[in-house]
Amino acid sequence: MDSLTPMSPARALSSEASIAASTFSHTASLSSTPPTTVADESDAMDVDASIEIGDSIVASTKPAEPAGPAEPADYAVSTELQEVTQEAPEQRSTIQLPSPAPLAPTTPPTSRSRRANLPAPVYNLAQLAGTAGHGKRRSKGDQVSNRKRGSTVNEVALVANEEVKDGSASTSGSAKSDIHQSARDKNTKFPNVLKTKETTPSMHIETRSSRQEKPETPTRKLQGGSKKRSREDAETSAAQAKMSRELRRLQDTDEFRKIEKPDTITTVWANGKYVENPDSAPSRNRARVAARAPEVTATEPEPEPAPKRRRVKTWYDRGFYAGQDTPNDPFSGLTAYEKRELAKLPELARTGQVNHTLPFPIYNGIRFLIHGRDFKLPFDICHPLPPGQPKPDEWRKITKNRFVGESAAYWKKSAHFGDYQSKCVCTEEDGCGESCQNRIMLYECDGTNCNVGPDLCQNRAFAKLQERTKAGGKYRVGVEVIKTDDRGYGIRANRCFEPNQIIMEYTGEIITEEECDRRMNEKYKDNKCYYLMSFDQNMIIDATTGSITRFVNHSCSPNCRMIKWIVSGQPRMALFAGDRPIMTGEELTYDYNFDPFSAKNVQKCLCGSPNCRGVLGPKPKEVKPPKPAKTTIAETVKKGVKAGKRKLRDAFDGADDAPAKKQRVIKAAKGAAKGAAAALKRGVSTISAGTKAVLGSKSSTVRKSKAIVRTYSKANIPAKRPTMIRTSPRKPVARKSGLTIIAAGTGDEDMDVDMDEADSH
Ligand SMILES: C[S@@+](CC[C@H](N)C(=O)[O-])C[C@H]1O[C@@H](n2cnc3c(N)ncnc32)[C@H](O)[C@@H]1O
Repeated sequence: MDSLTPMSPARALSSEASIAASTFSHTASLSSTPPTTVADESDAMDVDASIEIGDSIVASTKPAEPAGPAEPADYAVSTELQEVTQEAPEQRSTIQLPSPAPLAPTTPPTSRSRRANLPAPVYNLAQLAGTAGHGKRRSKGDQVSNRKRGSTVNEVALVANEEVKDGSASTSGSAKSDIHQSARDKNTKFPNVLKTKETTPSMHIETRSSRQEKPETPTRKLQGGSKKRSREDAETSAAQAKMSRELRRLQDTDEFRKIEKPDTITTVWANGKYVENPDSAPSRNRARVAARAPEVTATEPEPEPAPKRRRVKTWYDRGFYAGQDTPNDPFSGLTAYEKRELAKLPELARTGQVNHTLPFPIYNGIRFLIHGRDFKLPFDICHPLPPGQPKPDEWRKITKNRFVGESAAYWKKSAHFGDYQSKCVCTEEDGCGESCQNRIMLYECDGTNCNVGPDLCQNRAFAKLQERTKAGGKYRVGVEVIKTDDRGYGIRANRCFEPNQIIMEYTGEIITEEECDRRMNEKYKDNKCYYLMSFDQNMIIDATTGSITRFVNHSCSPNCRMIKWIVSGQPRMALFAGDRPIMTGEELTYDYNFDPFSAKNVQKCLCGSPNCRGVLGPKPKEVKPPKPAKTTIAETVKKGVKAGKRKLRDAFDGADDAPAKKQRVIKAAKGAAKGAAAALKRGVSTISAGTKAVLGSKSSTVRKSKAIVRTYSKANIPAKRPTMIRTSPRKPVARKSGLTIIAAGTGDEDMDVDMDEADSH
């Protein structure tokens, strides 16, 4: 209590005046919501509440307030305040009033402030609710009377409330005097009530428990005691509130209180090492351990330490599900179709052997396999681009060749129409491998021309491609369009491909040369990219409307090849991987063998390969190695011709003196022989090429069955490597040039090229 400094009533009043002002203004602003302060609180609070509110009233009716008849209560209270202040001389003695004038107005004010008109903010909710007369209820519903002290206080409060609220002119001075006497008494008893009200400008009502004197703690000490409440104190309190949690935790420590203790030296340096300081008290931990440890007498024998058991590591030598019986009925719960499919699985066949391999996880694996399920292939096997890639506009896709205009009729009329026949003579062991005649001739095996059958035949690339892509999906298709930096769109692989594996078919509209010219001059005259490729029988595939393959760019070091095959008697063009595998993400390219038609159409090649030719142009003529088979046969033929000549010479030897007519015949015969030789030579050359194509350079036997020999005819050998065509729009008169482009190259060269390709398959 000594830390509490008596407060000057004037000061208290002025403080309270501000509190009351704020209270009033608050009340005014919340006029529709009566404050639930007094009657809501416990009995113990009623006393203080009444008192405080009484004080507030006092404070709010400072001498400046008018003493008009309309508000006699206010003024009366004010008068009583003077009495109160006069009746507390002991308090006044400690007060240094700078100016007592505001407390004792000499002239009543002429006008009343608006605030003064407001009723006192005191409500007894119990009274308002009409329950003030009710006693308290026990849990079982019995009414009990209020305790005496509480009821007394309530009565006082009620009287005060009623009088203040009514503002009746008949407010008896004695009643108020009682209240304030009571308040004064209370203030004397609990001087910190006023103090609290002074420094807490809010509606907070101090409870009894909070009013009790708290013990002097370092915190309170730090706060400077609750008595010295001033502006500085308030600021200090605010600072304290902001004090970090760590500091508050430390408040009870000696260090915080600045109580110094001598340092404890627990270890000392002796005999070259730190040892325990004999003078120091045992540490708290050690003391605790020592207290817990049972006293061991010297007589007791030390118990033998239990031998350490070595943990034996258990290794799994089977799968997690090893040892579990297979379900009695693996078909239970499956549909009829699933049961049928499951029954086909060899895993379920009873073998009579114990299976030591890791079993499927709880047999559901089989079901998953039957049903099929989504799964993600590893990054390097399948890696499609994320959605949202730029896509080419104006691309109409077709996946099968379509004859347009007269091309179909032209195709049927073609002399070679019935010539696409072949028959392989492979055995099951061969499986239509490298030596398959169909393969060498670039004919795909099918039910009509294969000697092996679909299960063992390996020469069915187009059929496999169709099977692969039929169900769709990014892995099966395996390619996607990309936007390159400098060459427009391109194609990349989003999976791996094996060497020589078929990747995709080049399809489009099959048009005649005339139609090609027309399109070039009219439809595509402003185009920069052309999708025209020489096809077959002087016809052209226009993939402007075509398959995705049309986006494959050119490279001078390509990783793919475009090859024409005969499939079921029809030529078809497809992109195949080159001699090395293609990895996921690689851009697919092939050598266009591009014919720009005129110098002004030459395009710069941007393939970036080290051996780039610099322009999109035709392949440079390859230096052909000598052809041993051809030479040998030619020599044979030459020998034959020489022998023929010799025979002729022999025949004519005896006729040196023959007439000139005969000599002319001989000369003619010589010329005929030469022509025949040339014809034979050509024939041999063709045969040799055909032979090589069919049997390869290793083979020396030529089967001369009728069908095969027919196949060997020049017409049946795939004529040319496909060539990308780029022609500038030109007048129809120049149409023949187009033909030149498509038919460019000699037959020999073409055959060599095809044979190269045949070698790679
Ligand atoms: C059949 S298209 C290929 C797809 C084309 N990039 C597109 O965006 O539609 C052929 C055209 O592609 C371009 N092109 C292809 N390969 C190229 C290369 N290596 N360098 C420059 N341009 C190339 C040329 O403009 C050529 O006329």
